[in-house]
Amino acid sequence: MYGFIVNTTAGSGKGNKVWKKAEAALKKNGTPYLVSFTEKPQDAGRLAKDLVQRGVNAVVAVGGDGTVNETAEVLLHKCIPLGVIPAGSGNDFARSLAVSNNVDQALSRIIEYQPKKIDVLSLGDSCCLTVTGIGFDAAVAKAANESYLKKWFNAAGLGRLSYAAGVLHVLTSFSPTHMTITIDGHKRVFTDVWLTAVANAPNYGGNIRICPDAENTDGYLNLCILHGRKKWPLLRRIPSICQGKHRPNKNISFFKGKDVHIHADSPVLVQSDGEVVTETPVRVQILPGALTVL
Ligand SMILES: Nc1ncnc2c1ncn2[C@@H]1O[C@H](COP(=O)(O)OP(=O)(O)OP(=O)(O)O)[C@@H](O)[C@H]1O
Repeated sequence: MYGFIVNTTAGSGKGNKVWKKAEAALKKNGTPYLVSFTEKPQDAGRLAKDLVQRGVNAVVAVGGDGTVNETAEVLLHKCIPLGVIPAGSGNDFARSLAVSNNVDQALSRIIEYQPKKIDVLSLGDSCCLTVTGIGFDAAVAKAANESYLKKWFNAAGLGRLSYAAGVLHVLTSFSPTHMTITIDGHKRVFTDVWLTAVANAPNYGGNIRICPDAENTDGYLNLCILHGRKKWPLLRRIPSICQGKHRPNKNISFFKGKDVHIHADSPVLVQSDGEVVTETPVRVQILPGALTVL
């Protein structure tokens, strides 16, 4: 028996359309399933716990990265796998697993049932499957998620543009800060940090490949730190950063590790899987093989 958690509001209503297609396919195939619908933020975790107690073989999130994140948290260190049918605006976790955006194909992958273990980032109280971002990107996530434009972009099938609009909005007001970043006990100080990305997967924000070498099965977290007093050297690298073609230089630093502490001179927003979760100081650790996925 499969348990589905559906966020009908994901992707500004795409969740509902995607679920209708998936449900029709489940009925056609005679696949047994239970379904629960989220009604508000944080519902997915509660519903996932309930489905686990009812003995499902897998919990499938139908939604975007926020819904997937809340569902995954309940399944950490359990052998019940997480499945995903992408229905959000970014869908970066699904992309990192190469899950198809085609509902039938995504569902076939779940029914084929080939579980594998992946790493997860732990922030203590919460987890992250893709990228935890500290600084500029968290401010963008906040602006994009709060923007009335997200609804319009999603309705037009241009979900990624809500992040682009957020970038333009935040660029006018954001100030970089000094950060002390301690990776596996080695302390480094960076001045004028725009963004520190701690990644378990290469992509976020609708396929921006911030840490192109990140893998969710290697037991390591990857860092990319964008720093420098002037905006322009970083701004002109945005196209190469989006494609994951950026290389280390005086404004871009890459590291790899297992345990990172980030402290900023003044509190800086932190986002995980596209939702703002906390402020600095923050500690991020890799949990190797903590989640089973389909
Ligand atoms: N019924 C609901 N009404 C309002 N918000 C909800 C509801 N169900 C879930 N949520 C919240 O909506 C937020 C966004 O959901 P989700 O991330 O799945 O979609 P998205 O933002 O469109 O996609 P993506 O994160 O991939 O861009 C989540 O934080 C979730 O907690």
